[in-house]
Amino acid sequence: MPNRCIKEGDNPDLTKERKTCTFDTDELTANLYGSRNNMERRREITKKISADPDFADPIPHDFLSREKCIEATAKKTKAVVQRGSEFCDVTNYYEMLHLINEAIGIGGYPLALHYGMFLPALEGQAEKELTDDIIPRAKNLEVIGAYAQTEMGHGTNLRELETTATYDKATQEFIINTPTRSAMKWWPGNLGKMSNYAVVTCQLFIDGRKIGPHNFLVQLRCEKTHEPLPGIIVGDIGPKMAFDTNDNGFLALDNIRVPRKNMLMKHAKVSPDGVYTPPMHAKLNYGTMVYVRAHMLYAHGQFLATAAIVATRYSAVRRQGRIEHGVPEVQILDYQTQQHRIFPQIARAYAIIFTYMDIKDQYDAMIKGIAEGQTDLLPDLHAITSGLKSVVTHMAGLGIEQCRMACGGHGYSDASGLPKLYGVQIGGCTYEGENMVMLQQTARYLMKAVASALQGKPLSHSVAYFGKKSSGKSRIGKEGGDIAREHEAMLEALEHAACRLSVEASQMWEKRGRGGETKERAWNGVTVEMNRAARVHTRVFMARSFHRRVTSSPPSIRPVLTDLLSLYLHYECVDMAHHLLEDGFCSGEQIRYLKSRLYEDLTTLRPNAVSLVDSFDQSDRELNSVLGRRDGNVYEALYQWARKSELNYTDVLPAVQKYVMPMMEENRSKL
Ligand SMILES: CCCCCCCC/C=C\CCC/C=C/C(=O)SCCNC(=O)CCNC(=O)[C@H](O)C(C)(C)COP(=O)(O)OP(=O)(O)OC[C@H]1O[C@@H](n2cnc3c(N)ncnc32)[C@H](O)[C@@H]1OP(=O)(O)O
Ligand SMILES: Cc1cc2nc3c(=O)[nH]c(=O)nc-3n(C[C@H](O)[C@H](O)[C@H](O)COP(=O)(O)OP(=O)(O)OC[C@H]3O[C@@H](n4cnc5c(N)ncnc54)[C@H](O)[C@@H]3O)c2cc1C
Repeated sequence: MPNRCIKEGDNPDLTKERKTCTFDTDELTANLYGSRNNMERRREITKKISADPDFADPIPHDFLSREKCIEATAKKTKAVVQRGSEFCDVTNYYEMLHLINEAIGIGGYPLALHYGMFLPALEGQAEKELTDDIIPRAKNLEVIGAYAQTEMGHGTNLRELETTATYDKATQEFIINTPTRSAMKWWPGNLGKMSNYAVVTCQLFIDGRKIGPHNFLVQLRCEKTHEPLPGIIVGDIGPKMAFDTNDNGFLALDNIRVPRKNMLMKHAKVSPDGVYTPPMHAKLNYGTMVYVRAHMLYAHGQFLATAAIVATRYSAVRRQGRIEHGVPEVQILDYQTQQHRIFPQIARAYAIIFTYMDIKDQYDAMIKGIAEGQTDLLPDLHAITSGLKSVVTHMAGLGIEQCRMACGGHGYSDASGLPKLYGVQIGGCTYEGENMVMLQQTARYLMKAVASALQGKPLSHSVAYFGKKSSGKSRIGKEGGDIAREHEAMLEALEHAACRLSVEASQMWEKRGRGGETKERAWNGVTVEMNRAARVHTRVFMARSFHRRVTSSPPSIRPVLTDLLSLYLHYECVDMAHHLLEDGFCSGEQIRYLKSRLYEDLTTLRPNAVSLVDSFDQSDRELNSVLGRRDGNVYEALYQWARKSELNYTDVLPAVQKYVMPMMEENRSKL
């Protein structure tokens, strides 16, 4: 079967792997990106960008200072903006995303938050009077914006943000102010140096009454000189774990006046005479966060895919040690531990991307509903995107780190691309709502679902399975080798565990309440259990999404996807075995059965491993990894990469000349 990656001159071990492929890699790629046309369009973009001198990096960013990296990124950003339509349909979200990944990379760029949050916030939350003015200019990139919500003292607990917006009826303006040091906006991407506007989240005050957090458009810098406007202090927060090319910023506002229309008033409103009208749903103002959390799934699925590609290809190329005496050294991909480390990451990357597709459909349906005045889909989507954002970012982070370690010493080098990838990706556990906190949002929803299920009330989409009657004992290992029924038995077992954990957490919560604790204090006493239930529920949702996509996939790729799904489900069940065992739903024997099936899956997938990662269709530019390159010619490339280190510009470094040589000389003369 064809793997389209085979080319002359490639590493022979990689070619050998590609020849054992049992499916058409292009079919799988097309399925992953929605259609053959989408796949071809991605490849055209890659080809054009790779050949374009505006996007060439004579010196890899690994060897540049942060300032130089930002300069190089800004230059490429300008080229993307001015010449974007030469490469793709600039109105197509996925084509633009791919263009940016190819042309600029993942470490941040001057317009990341402009497109990622500033524009979505204005489009989703601002009223026509404001959007008519600012959106055309923002889309035309006459202005650049950031989303400034988090403060030095508060990020999670939005209710206690300190920045104030006080309505002045006399002038029909809001006065925006940073009252304390901890009220400074701190962290917002692109706020420090690039943006001249921001959507700023402030506590709204009318007639001395605190109404709560609302968003306001504020101009930060002069449109001509880009200097901060009077009363505005703005800058970069300094180096951080990754996102080197993003100017995450700080901001202090000294009683800045903005017109009334600058409040984002699509949902909540303040009339000219200062009358406040709340939104039709209390949390519609938080809509931008739901949007980003939903879309983060795609980015994080792709991040994990990158790591899986690097680790799998490198493990096919790397030979080290022997499994049996008297035979040549083996490809490290033949070690069972290596497969057990890497293959679940491949499966999880597919599962995350497929889950994203489901969520995207639900998000679009919700937006359509809101436009027609219905908010009934919001609570379910908020609850499941909160859980998914937490589970996926954590899962991807652990997976990337596994892949990095699976590459041995070279995985620790920036040449592998994996340390930087991890740095960028792991930020997702924190931004857009810290994971422990977001899981609690899911858990709150589960508690309501438990109550509804007990009362026989209708259950919404993500928790519908709470209404199923459990069979009491798992069918795992008792389906006579019927794969479809085995998959269903595993899904049923996971659903049983999620439901049980939710019910038990609810009982623990209630018990503490009966013991005299307030609801809130009692909640804090059971949050570990609450978050556990939320995690398992979310993993059930992912498993169901993956299962749905696989069972409805074209017949040509269904067998390999079914193998991958088997691995995914076996791995998930073994990983969560304690939950399945705890109430006796599964027996120890059933868990042993799951483990043995998992080891069989590793062997089954082995011949298709390289082809499965090839099907993610990430180019060498996107991978940005010497170890993961498509042609597998790793060792020569590793040497050429190291030669570019600035430490190698001279044979004797000034630091050596100045300190180390005299020290050695002194020591010698002491003898
Ligand atoms: C375009 C795609 C981009 C892809 C990205 C890829 C990579 C890009 C790289 C980098 C970009 C980084 C960008 C980062 C940006 C940011 O980080 S912006 C700042 C984000 N900040 C947060 O997320 C803050 C987290 N805090 C909160 O969300 C809230 O404070 C809270 C924790 C939810 C608590 O809020 P609150 O106290 O007000 O509410 P509760 O009492 O807990 O709940 C009341 C009810 O409201 C419901 N609720 C809460 N939030 C929402 C929501 N967003 N939507 C709908 N409903 C919501 C909650 O469930 C309660 O419901 P109930 O009363 O029925 O139980
Ligand atoms: C790379 C990056 C980019 C960012 N970009 C932006 C941006 O563009 N715009 C923006 O406005 N912000 C941005 N942020 C900020 C980000 O949204 C916040 O850092 C995040 O929401 C977490 O809030 P915090 O920092 O206040 O953490 P804290 O809430 O202080 O969390 C610290 C610890 O306390 C725990 N904790 C807090 N509350 C609870 C609770 N209720 N229950 C249990 N545990 C709790 C947390 O779980 C965590 O372990 C960015 C952050 C990063 C890292």
